[in-house]
Amino acid sequence: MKVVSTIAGLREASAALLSGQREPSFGLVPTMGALHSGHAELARAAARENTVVAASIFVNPLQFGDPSDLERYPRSLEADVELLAEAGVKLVFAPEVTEMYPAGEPMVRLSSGVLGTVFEGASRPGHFDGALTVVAKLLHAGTPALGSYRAYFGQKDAQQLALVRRMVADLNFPVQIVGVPTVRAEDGLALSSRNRFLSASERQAALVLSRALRLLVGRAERREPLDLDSAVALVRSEPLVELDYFEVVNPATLAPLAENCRETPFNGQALALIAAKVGSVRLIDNMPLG
Ligand SMILES: Nc1ncnc2c1ncn2[C@@H]1O[C@H](COP(=O)(O)OP(=O)(O)OP(=O)(O)O)[C@@H](O)[C@H]1O
Ligand SMILES: CC(C)(CO)[C@@H](O)C(=O)[O-]
Ligand code: BAL
Repeated sequence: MKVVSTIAGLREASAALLSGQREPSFGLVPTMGALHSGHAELARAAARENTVVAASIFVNPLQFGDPSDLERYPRSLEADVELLAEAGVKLVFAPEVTEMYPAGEPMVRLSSGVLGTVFEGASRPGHFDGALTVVAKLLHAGTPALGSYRAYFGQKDAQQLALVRRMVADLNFPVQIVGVPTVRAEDGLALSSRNRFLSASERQAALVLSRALRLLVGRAERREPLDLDSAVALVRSEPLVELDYFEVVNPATLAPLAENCRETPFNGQALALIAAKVGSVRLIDNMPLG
């Protein structure tokens, strides 16, 4: 395992790892560190499909609106490197903020458009502009001398995944985006680095999110009306959970399904999206329907 902290080092090390391979292919796994089994799954998926896998660990200030969220974001580089090595990653890029933003905040940055203003974007204004800007920088920084390569993102961050897909399509990045299914704890809670801030009772209460999503999955499988209102009521019945949004949307555009699709028997492809605050922690989750 090689750990580098500069863009030049990343390019040099990825070129060295790829050189001499008969059929080289490259996968990049962008992360913010504090890694868990969800990240390991992204890395394993990348290792199955590419001859060389690099992961980045960078807590990107540009995507944090709330300074206290940035300040308390967990950091655990040594353990992260170990987890990535076990998952088949050969190269870790862990830059300082000054390496990524040497001139301070970038003047020119990505705009995530209307898709970046709804759901997570409504609660975290500017978040997706900042996330897309750093993803674009990472994709450029990691670009090996190959025609194209792959980058891996979790389906847990469904809006981010949809936006990254739009970015590479709209701006002709030579990168194939791979979405990896959400890894969950045995009790159903989607793994997230921020889960560690939940108290025992908050963690228990947070299970209502995946339970409510599973309710919709069951109805969709049985081709019943989704009856989103009753699923919303289930979440609202949990006093420690403050619901932000719960919607059924088109997976690519995140446009909410028309009202009548929720009341007539479900017959299609959709994504149920949920976000809530549990104690001081904002949690998101989603499940595909149909
Ligand atoms: N449970 C999970 N299953 C699959 N992929 C995940 C999971 N959690 C995060 N990822 C993916 O890992 C990548 C890095 O995410 P990130 O480092 O922000 O971790 P995180 O656990 O989502 O942290 P947080 O949500 O608390 O910021 C993203 O593409 C994200 O979608
Ligand atoms: C994609 C990403 C690494 C960009 O900072 C981040 O938003 C994340 O961890 O999901
Ligand atoms: N996992 C998405 C990154 C963030 O919450 O800022």
